[in-house]
Amino acid sequence: MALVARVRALLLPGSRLRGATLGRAANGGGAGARRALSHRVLVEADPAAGVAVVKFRNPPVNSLSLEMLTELGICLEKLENDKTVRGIVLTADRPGIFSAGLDLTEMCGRNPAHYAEFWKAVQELWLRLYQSNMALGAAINGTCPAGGCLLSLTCDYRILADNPKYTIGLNETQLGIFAPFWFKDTMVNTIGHRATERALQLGLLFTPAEALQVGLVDQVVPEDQVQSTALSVMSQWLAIPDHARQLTKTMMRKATVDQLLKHREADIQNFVSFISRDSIQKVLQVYLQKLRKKNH
Ligand SMILES: CC/C=C\C/C=C\C/C=C\CCC/C=C/C(=O)SCCNC(=O)CCNC(=O)[C@H](O)C(C)(C)COP(=O)(O)OP(=O)(O)OC[C@H]1O[C@@H](n2cnc3c(N)ncnc32)[C@H](O)[C@@H]1OP(=O)(O)O
Repeated sequence: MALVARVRALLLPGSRLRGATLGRAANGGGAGARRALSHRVLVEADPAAGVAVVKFRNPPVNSLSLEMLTELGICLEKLENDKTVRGIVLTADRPGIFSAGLDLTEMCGRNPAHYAEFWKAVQELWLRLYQSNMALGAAINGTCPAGGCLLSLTCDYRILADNPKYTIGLNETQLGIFAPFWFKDTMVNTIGHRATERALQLGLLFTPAEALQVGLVDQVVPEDQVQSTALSVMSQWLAIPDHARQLTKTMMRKATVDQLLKHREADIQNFVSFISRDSIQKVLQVYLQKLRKKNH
């Protein structure tokens, strides 16, 4: 059975995320707040506010492995079908690393079928997030490179913790790979063409002050206020009638979404043939070894 089907089977039938029946929160949250978790994602829903906080918990670095992409996608699908939820805030369960981006071990030493399955899952999560009818906010409470940055860029707004260690950006070129067109388009839609061209060619990771200046994030706040600020900004977005906000969001994002929908299969084939090249496998392996060496 393909991994997506296996995780689905694991999560759906007896899952604590089943249906709209999330459990009541043991602590925290407003009256009636509910809490549910899958292995890698914790959901804290506050039906009174119409908001769910989705927390990544995929140690050690919240990398976007195939399992993580799949579980996150299923959680989002459930929340989208839950009539009590109108807005979602994405954050890391533990501060320090929002997400280290795509899981490099999924792109190294595997076979073409695996690369294709992985890339399809990356596309699916992006499509789900970028087209979401929900208001989406990112409470970025940790470092946020590459795929982690992409996740935050799919949101309607971004709040970043004021910690110089928490850099954010699409740093792919520093690894010897590059951001595909729809990563690029998502950034262009946020900070414009020239700033994106510079950021992507140089693989820039911006400090909070730089990210604010270039418009990559909307607010930089003290570390202990990231989630509360994201929730308070969410109430502004939810003050707008849903249908008006959703139609506007669709209008703004449709052309970008359509580009990927139109070239989806070719994009998978391009990814598979690019990532399978010996030279690319070599640079990724060297990068991974460097990361691992630090700890051994
Ligand atoms: C013509 C062709 C046409 C089209 C082509 C189509 C597509 C283009 C091709 C490819 C596109 C790919 C797009 C890629 C997107 C990505 O997201 S790539 C991932 C980029 N991420 C990074 O660069 C971050 C790397 N990690 C770090 O910098 C640090 O780990 C950290 C700052 C996030 C955290 O630092 P520390 O707290 O010090 O933790 P460690 O560094 O010690 O890490 C702990 C542990 O985790 C492993 N790890 C870290 N990051 C990843 C990761 N992304 N994936 C997998 N594993 C990761 C690290 O190796 C350590 O492992 P151990 O030592 O414990 O074994």
